[in-house]
Amino acid sequence: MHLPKAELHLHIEGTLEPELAFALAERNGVQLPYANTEELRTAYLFDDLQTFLDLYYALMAVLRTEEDFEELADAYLTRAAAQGVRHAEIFFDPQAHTARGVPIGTVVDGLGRALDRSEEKHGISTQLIMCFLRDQSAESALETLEAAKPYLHRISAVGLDSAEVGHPPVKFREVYEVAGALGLRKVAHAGEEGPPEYIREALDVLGVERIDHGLRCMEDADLVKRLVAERMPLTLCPLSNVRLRAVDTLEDHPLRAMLDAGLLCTVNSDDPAYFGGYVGDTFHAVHEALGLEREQLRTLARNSFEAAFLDHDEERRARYLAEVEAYEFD
Ligand SMILES: Nc1ncnc2[nH]cnc12
Ligand SMILES: [Zn+2]
Repeated sequence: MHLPKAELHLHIEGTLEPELAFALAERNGVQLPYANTEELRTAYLFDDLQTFLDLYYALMAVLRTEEDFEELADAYLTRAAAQGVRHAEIFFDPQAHTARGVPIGTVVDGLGRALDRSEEKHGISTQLIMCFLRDQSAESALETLEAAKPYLHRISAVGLDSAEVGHPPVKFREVYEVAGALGLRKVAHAGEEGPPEYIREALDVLGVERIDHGLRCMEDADLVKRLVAERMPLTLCPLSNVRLRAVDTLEDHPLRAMLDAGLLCTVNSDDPAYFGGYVGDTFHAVHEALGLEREQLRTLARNSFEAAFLDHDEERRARYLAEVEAYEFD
């Protein structure tokens, strides 16, 4: 669906399509434990977040050079442009690469090469969000932030991802304080598999400005009231929620109820190479499965630009919002 939109919840490593994974494996002399792309695709049946993460981290072995990261990001931007994305705030997981001996500079400079050309080549403005892996220690997150200091001109925000349950936001209080003092904005995954309490903690302890997922807020009426009152954006990922079994089917997804409750919902793709669709496909899927009206889709698109970190460029935000209003559904 070509409705103009911002994508605010997208892990660049989760855009690694099987074809590119095999091409990079060959180029870098990395042996993958699958015979071909079809065999790899059969592994894309997940029981939960952890079974997905195991494959997601394993496949990253093929990403080694700046060129690899550049190609990965350029392939995503090409697909995103074809689906109406006008602005993308892109997550990356530095610790998943430094742990394999790939320096953070290789990752950021490689992604940066594609991002620098994005506006001209794809018509998409971009930002980078550096995520800490919450199943690693707080010390490791602090070391990562320290290692990122030479690259902060390319990074707008910090995020928190990976295995959620058992790793509450409070574990990262200090690193978020330091990140804030460095002028970085703050988001965190919360309430994907973890309880509503993690959403409160992300707000109250980490001081985040958006909640990534936030799905489980619906179990806590007081929390919903607060999120509505604060106009706190939620970056929902409905196809991801189905594939990782947070909901049984897309028809069961609470997106419609969340919109009806007045929550500032956005719709995003999370890890599109693994979950069956990019963000335009996701808009189309929720339209079909939940019967969302066109005006509700327009609200989702409007919300995405409202929730984007475009405060330094309100003129651009206004331009994108005007494109949303002018869009004619076919
Ligand atoms: N959906 C997700 N939740 C947590 N961490 C992730 N890393 C990549 N995708 C993720
Ligand atoms: Zn995510």
